[in-house]
Amino acid sequence: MLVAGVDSSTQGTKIVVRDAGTGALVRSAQAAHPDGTEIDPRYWWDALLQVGGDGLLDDVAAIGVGAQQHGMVAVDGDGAVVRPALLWNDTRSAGAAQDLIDELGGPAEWARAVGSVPVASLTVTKLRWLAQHEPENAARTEQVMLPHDWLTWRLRGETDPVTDRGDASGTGYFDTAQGSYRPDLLRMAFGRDLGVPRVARPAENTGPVRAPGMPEIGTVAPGTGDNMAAALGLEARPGDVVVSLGTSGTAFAVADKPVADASGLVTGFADATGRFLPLVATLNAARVLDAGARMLGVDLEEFGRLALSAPAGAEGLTLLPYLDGERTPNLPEAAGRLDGMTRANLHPAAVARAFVEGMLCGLADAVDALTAQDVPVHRVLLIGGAARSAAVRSIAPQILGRPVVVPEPGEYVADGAARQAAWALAGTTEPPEWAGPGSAEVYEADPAPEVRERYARARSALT
Ligand SMILES: Nc1ncnc2c1ncn2[C@@H]1O[C@H](COP(=O)(O)OP(=O)(O)O)[C@@H](O)[C@H]1O
Ligand SMILES: O=C(CO)[C@@H](O)[C@H](O)COP(=O)(O)O
Repeated sequence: MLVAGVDSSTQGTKIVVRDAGTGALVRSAQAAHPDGTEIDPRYWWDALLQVGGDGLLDDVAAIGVGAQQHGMVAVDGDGAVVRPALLWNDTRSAGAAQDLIDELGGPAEWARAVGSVPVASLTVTKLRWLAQHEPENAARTEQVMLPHDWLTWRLRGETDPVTDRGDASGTGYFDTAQGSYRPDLLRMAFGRDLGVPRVARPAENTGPVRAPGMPEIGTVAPGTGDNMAAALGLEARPGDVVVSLGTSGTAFAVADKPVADASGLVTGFADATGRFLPLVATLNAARVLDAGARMLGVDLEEFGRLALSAPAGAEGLTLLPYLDGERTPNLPEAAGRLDGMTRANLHPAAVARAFVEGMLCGLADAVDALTAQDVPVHRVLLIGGAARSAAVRSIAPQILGRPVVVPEPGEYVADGAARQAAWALAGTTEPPEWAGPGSAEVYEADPAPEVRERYARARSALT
C-alpha cells in the first residue's frame, strides 16, 4: 500500500509517495509558491492540486499534510478566506506581541500559560493585529486555522476542521504542557471567541479525502507543523538536535518534558507523537545565501565555492544576517549589517564566507538557547535546502563547535507527513518502523570560537 506526505512550506509544495510498510520512496514532485509574507491560501491549494495531479497520488491509501507553522488563515461563516494569510515571517504584529505580553503580566506569565512568549510569528499576535487594523475583516471572521489545518480541511471536503497538538502549540492560545486550548487568551487577543479546529489524536484517521479534483484516498491523517513533521521524518530521538536551514532557520529536539523559557528564545512546542518539541526559530537562513549570491552575481554553487576559498573568519568581516528582520533574537525591525569592512577584505570570497558564517552563527546561538533549557545535545543533524550546499556542510562544524551529521538530502517534512499517514492507516500505538533516513555523512572541523565571539559583539550592539 502507498501513502503520501505533503510539505506545504514557505517557498513551495512538495509531495512524496512512499510504501506504507517499508517507507521506500516511490515517487515525488514539487511546485513553487509565490513570494511574500502574506499569501492567498488558494495558491497552496492550487500547488497541492498541481503537484498531486498527473497520477502522483494514484493508488495512495492515506495522506498527511505538514505545513509552515503559525500562519493565520481567517475564515468566514461560508468557509471563504477573509484576507490573505499572514505568514510566520510577517513582522507587522510585533507591536501586538509586546502589548499582549504586557497585558498578561510579562513574558514569564506567557511561558507558564502556553509554553512560549509571543513574538510576531505566533498566530495569537496576528489575531490581535487583525482586530486592531482590519475591524471589518475581523468582524467577518468565524474561524482561525493554520496552513496545515486549512489544507487538511479542504482535502476532507470542508467539514469539521481538525488540527494536531504539534501545530496547535505554535498558536499562542494552546497550552502545550496541558494539551488544551486557552480560549481566554484567544479572546484577550481578538476581543471575542472564534472557532478553532478540533485537536485530533496523533495518529487519528480523520476520514477520507472528499475534495473535487482529488483521487479517492480513504484516510487523512491529522497533519502537523513542518518542524514536527521533520522530526517524525527523521525519526529524531531525545538527544538529537535538528538544525533546519530552509526559509526559516530552526533548531529543535524531541523531548519528554515541556519547556517554559521566559527569555522567549526557546518556544515550547509539542511534537506530532505526544511528546514535546522545544524549538528556536530565526527568520534568516537559506535566503541569506540566495541574497548573497544574487548580490555577487553568481549561482549558489559558485557562491559556496567562493566561501570555501576564504579563510575562517572571512578576513574580519561579520554579517548580522537580519535581512528579513529577526525573530530570535527578537528584532523585528532590524536589518542586516556587514561589519569590519576594509579595502583588503571587500572581495567576493570574503563576503561569501561572511554570509555563510553569519547565517550559521544565528543557528549556533539557537543551539545554545536549547542547551540553556537543559535540552541534551548528543548529535546535531543538518537538514533543509541550504544543507545541500557543500560550503554550509563544511563550515557548520566550525561555527556550531561540534561534528554535524548531514542525512542524505531529502524532503524530511513530507516524509514525516507520509509516516504519519502510514501510522493513521495502521492504527498502531507507535509510528511504523521505517528504514529511516538513508546514509548520513558526518562533517568535522576545528571549532572557530573567535568567529562567534565577533558575531556576539556585533549582535549585542543591536540588542
Ligand atoms: N545547493 C544549495 N545551496 C544553497 N542553498 C540551497 C541549495 N539548494 C537549495 N537551496 C535553498 O534552499 C531554500 C529552500 O529550502 P527548503 O528547505 O525547501 O525551504 P522551505 O521549506 O522553507 O520552503 C531556497 O532558498 C534555496 O535557494
Ligand atoms: O515559524 C517557524 C517555526 O516556528 C518556521 O519554521 C515555519 O514553520 C516555516 O518553515 P519553513 O518554511 O522555513 O520550513
